[in-house]
Amino acid sequence: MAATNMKSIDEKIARQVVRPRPAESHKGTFGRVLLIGGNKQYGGAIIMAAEAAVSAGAGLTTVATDPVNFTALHARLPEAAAIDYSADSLKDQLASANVILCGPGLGTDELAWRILDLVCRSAEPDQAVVFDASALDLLSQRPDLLKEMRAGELVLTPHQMEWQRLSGIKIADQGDRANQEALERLFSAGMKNVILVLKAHRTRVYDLTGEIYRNSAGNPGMATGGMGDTLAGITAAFIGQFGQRLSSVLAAVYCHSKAGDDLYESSYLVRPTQLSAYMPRLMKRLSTC
Ligand SMILES: NC(=O)C1=CN([C@@H]2O[C@H](COP(=O)(O)OP(=O)(O)OC[C@H]3O[C@@H](n4cnc5c(N)ncnc54)[C@H](OP(=O)(O)O)[C@@H]3O)[C@@H](O)[C@H]2O)[C@@H](O)CC1
Ligand SMILES: Nc1ncnc2c1ncn2[C@@H]1O[C@H](COP(=O)(O)OP(=O)(O)O)[C@@H](O)[C@H]1O
Repeated sequence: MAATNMKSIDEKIARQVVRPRPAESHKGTFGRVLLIGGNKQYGGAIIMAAEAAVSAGAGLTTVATDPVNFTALHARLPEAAAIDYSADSLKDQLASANVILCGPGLGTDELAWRILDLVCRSAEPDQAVVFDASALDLLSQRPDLLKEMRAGELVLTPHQMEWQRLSGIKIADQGDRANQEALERLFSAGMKNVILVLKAHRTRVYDLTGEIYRNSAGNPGMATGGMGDTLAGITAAFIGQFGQRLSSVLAAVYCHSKAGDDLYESSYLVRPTQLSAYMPRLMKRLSTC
């Protein structure tokens, strides 16, 4: 195993990543993000992820979901386009996206398996893929799918139970050495652009170089269903506009928690949708001073 070195995920990293927008730009400059998920039961998960992606600056956002969610999505988020995730057109959308987020509210039925398989097989080296929630639960039954992927960057964002399912490490035993060894087992030696975001009170980020990063922000007001879907959307948006780089993921982790901390100062709890609505102001502040 590579040597480990703990670094803090803090405002300095976020400021380096969240820079003022270039004047000569257009929506295509800031990433084409495709979000896949939201079955009949969990439409809210993919809508929250999409709202976070739009609010965190994604240039173009498309949601592939169960058609039962279209009306709610359009009413809540007119900035996003919608397609049926069971339709053939998903292939075209997968081909044209820069960043693909797969999993929030996807479920684990036969259709979810088909979609996951398509995402794993079609991702290209110029694309980043973020796997969250249900996608991680499916991958815990077929981890071999990860080893075959050609995506330029792969980001996994499990909470501790999802990581237990994927890695086999019980929550109580999820120490840094065990986590890193599991990450190395899950991926081929040549796959360098793999990032594990292990969500918790103090989220930790691992990669295959052996570096470990610990978040310095976050609070219990954020312990609300949908908060992870929101982080996944912010992460996809940051990769889309700031590039396939570890620093984009670290900045997303920090900004998500920092937004939560700012809101928690005057509120007993933080709703994911409020956090998303606050993101543009936080990003403006980080980019200008
Ligand atoms: N509004 C919507 O549509 C929403 C839809 N959602 C969608 O639901 C789907 C299922 O996802 P899921 O996360 O709810 O279920 P699952 O993976 O079984 O995990 C829960 C289990 O893990 C345990 N646990 C232990 N440690 C933990 C930790 N640190 N963080 C979190 N959990 C921890 C926890 O333990 P316990 O509560 O018993 O302490 C419990 O046993 C998925 O597609 C998702 O996107 C959600 O996004 C919410 C909003
Ligand atoms: N007590 C806490 N302190 C700091 N951050 C928290 C706390 N509880 C939850 N969070 C953050 O909220 C998010 C929850 O993610 P997750 O459990 O996947 O939510 P969901 O599946 O409901 O979307 C993570 O980013 C986690 O770090």
